[in-house]
Amino acid sequence: MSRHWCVVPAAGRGRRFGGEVPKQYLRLGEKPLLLHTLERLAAHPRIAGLMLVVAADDAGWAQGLVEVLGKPLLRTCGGAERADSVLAGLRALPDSVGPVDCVLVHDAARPCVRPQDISRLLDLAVPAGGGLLAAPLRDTLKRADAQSRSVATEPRESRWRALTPQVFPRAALQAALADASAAGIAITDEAMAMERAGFAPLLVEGAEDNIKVTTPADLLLAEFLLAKMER
Ligand SMILES: Nc1ccn([C@@H]2O[C@H](COP(=O)(O)OP(=O)(O)OP(=O)(O)O)[C@@H](O)[C@H]2O)c(=O)n1
Ligand SMILES: C[C@](O)(CO)[C@H](O)COP(=O)(O)O
Repeated sequence: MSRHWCVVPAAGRGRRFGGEVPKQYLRLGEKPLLLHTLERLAAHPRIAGLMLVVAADDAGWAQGLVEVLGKPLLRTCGGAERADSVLAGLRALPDSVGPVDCVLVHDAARPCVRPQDISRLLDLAVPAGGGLLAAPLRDTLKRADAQSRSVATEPRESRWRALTPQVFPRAALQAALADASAAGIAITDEAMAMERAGFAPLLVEGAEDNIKVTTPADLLLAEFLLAKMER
């Protein structure tokens, strides 16, 4: 049963959330959102270690977490965009993580990820050369003009919402992200970089409650979902 390191991008500023404190440090119940995410990842038997990527000016966050998590926890500094932070995390992984070893990447802002989804992703995507958790689009999709008037309805068949974790071989993902960065391409998830590099990531359906906390409403929903899960 293969075990994998997980890069956790947590260097964002939470601009869409608003407020002074980056959302990953806001309390969700009795502990910070980020700690919920780290604990869920660390509890998974197939996660070997965590590479936490934080903003350069984070005041020593994550101190004292190692004993709490019971798994190796390394920390490095992120960059201006999420893709920069993921690339920094990949580069900072231990040398024991070889070039063809698959590495997970999971948003710190997704505290509700289900262990069974992580297991399914690893079981299905690692043998397939990499992939991602995703959820089929359930709503009608509109394309709007500059005046926010609907000009077309996009087909929703074969349209998915990308989630995380996403999992890819370390060297291939590092190269794909570095190439995209050098070309000035804005990369929003690891699969996009891999598609650009000619790969076809496997979509593995995941739970729709694996939400990304982006706005205050998401934080309330995440608190409700975690309370239900942790009962
Ligand atoms: N330069 C960045 C930007 C984002 N992230 C992380 O990537 C995840 C998903 O990003 P997002 O939800 O967009 O977080 P923010 O960038 O903080 O949000 P916003 O775009 O509203 O500022 C989060 O865990 C965030 O901390 C990161 O590590 N480095
Ligand atoms: C990686 C991701 O969570 C997949 O949906 C998403 O692309 C992150 O986007 P964000 O704007 O950085 O939150």
